Amino acid sequence: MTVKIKVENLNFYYGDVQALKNINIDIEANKITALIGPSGCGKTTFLRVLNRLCDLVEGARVEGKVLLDGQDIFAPDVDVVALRKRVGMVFQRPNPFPMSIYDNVAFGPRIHGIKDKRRLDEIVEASLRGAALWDEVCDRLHRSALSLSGGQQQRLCIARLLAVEPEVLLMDEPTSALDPISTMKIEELLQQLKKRYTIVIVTHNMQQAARVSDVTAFFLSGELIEYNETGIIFTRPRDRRTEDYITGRFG
Ligand SMILES: Nc1ncnc2c1ncn2[C@@H]1O[C@H](COP(=O)(O)OP(=O)(O)OP(=O)(O)O)[C@@H](O)[C@H]1O
Repeated sequence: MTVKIKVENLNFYYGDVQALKNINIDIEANKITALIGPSGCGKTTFLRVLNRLCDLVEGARVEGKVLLDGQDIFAPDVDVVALRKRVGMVFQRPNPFPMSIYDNVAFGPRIHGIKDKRRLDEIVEASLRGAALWDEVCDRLHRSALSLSGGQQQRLCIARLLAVEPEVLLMDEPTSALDPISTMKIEELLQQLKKRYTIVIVTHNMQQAARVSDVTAFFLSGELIEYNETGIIFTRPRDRRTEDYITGRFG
């Protein structure tokens, strides 16, 4: 097993409120790690620490270490823009830019200095193929991204991420705003994507965690109660609180 992200003694505070308490976890490369737990337990906060989106919250404070390929992401010399390119995020609601499908995907590469039209065309096609969207949009790349369905928009957001060649994909309930068929397409896509990327997904849907993930981490009140192979978490959890949560006794 290759550890992509190693989290050591991580504490996170919003002012006086401690949202994460002494978290230790190894996130494996080319696996899907699901974060589960009741509302307010710290899943989103944890996800946002991993690419330092949490830096944007005033009064927030982090202690401990997050090592990406062994390098501390909170070290003073870290380039946060470069970090967020390597560790990209997909949000709950699809958030395409109000521009064409093509320009959405070309946006990141252009910012990173790629101007050559042929190169951009290649990146746009490869990224849309990678997000399993190419066949549905290849004849209308210059139409507005907002003309796509919600599920297509979410795959476009994934294509937009892939275009900047990330290593880790963070997904915060990426299907919660989608219908069942779009959800199934994203879940199938995740199985393709994990061959190339490391994926961490927050989900409120136990069936989804059980279906898509390799490893599941259960959070409660800011603590990581248990993490293990998904099959074990859902059939033989070690902690009573995990069992109570996955069997729907609270949450
Ligand atoms: N910007 C903020 N300022 C202050 N407190 C916050 C902020 N964001 C989150 N919190 C608090 O931190 C704790 C963890 O919140 P977080 O959003 O990470 O939980 P979650 O498990 O993702 O919840 P949900 O499943 O409802 O999205 C909660 O107590 C929440 O109220």
